[in-house]
Amino acid sequence: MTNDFKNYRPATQAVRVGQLRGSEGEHSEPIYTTSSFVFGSAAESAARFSYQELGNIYSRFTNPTVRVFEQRLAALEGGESCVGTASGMSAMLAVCMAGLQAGDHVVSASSIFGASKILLAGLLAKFGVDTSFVDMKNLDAWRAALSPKTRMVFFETPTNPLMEIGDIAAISEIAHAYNTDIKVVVDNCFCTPVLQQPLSLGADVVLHSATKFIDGQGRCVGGAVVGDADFVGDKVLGFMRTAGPSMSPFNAWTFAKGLETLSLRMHQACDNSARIAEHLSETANVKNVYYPGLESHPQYHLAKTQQCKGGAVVSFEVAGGREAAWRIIDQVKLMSITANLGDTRTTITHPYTTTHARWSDEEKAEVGITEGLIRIAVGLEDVEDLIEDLQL
Ligand SMILES: N[C@@H](CCOC(=O)CCC(=O)O)C(=O)O
Repeated sequence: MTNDFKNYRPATQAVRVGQLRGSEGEHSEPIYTTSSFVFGSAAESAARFSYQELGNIYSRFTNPTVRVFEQRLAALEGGESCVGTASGMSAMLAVCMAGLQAGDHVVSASSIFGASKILLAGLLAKFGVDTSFVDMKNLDAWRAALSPKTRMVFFETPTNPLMEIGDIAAISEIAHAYNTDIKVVVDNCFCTPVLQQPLSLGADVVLHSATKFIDGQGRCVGGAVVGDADFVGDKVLGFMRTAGPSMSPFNAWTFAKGLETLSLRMHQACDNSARIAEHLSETANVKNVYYPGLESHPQYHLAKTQQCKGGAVVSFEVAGGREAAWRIIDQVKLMSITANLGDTRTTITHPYTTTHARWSDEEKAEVGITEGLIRIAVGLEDVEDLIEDLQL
């Protein structure tokens, strides 16, 4: 059976690309839990290790089950190559280690996920990579921050948790007009390829935390990098071969199966989210609702041009600060109080003291992460039950 599903539509690719069939004729993909692979001779072994002959070598960087997931996600994102990683943060680390060296400069957005900002401003800074953080909505700020040393532009859209939108086409054009060597890297975790495909809008590299919507049931931690064969298939894979923050075959199998139902789950979770966002925007003591599918979102029209629905995360700010926010969180009976998203089960969290706890008060104030902010990552329960669960 052919393994090339290039000419099929996304729904078909999601369930078919990369499918493996072993000697037992199994219908579901097998899980290859093996550390290494056996060669027929020393010469064959040498040819594999030097890449003169393609094939499995060692599961730190070549594993058939991981490859199923990588090929399937690459097809959905429209990329040539994909590399699976141990977590979303290690996907970001792999891209930075593959694409940057001491003396290089990165431009990013001040409103990105807490750990992503710490990776750039803390970890990479220790190794001589400098990052400028700009207001993601301000295209002139992106333009002004670029320098001859800039080698990477990094952002997520929508942002976690304030749902700001980065204009993927415009930011990519600004970066590439300045210097075609700059890699534009977009974290597509919140939208997934079902809602948005950054590579088709001009980005060079897409990142994922597969832990989120791709798994879809909160079981495994993993990540992925998608892009071209030269950067992702060679440089990022080269980093994985050496340093090895690798995806396990079991997790890869879970994510590959998750991709099969991703579209159905995303659409339902987006519809539930839109209903919850509308409800929140009609509630008296809710000060702000952050959801790009609402017409009141300041970037509603931009969001509509690059993502096909509003997404499955809704954040809102209540009057009364931390005390009021914690009261609402502590009263839920159905939602799970946990800092994860993209699960079939709706989760609720207080970003100020969880996902962004490691930021200073000033950093949080700069982007608008207040003590009254609550984030809901909407799942697949009946949306009326979810609305009743919120004692506002
Ligand atoms: N991206 C996820 C993961 C939550 O993980 C954390 O909150 C870790 C916080 C840290 O790095 O200190 C989410 O936003 O829920």
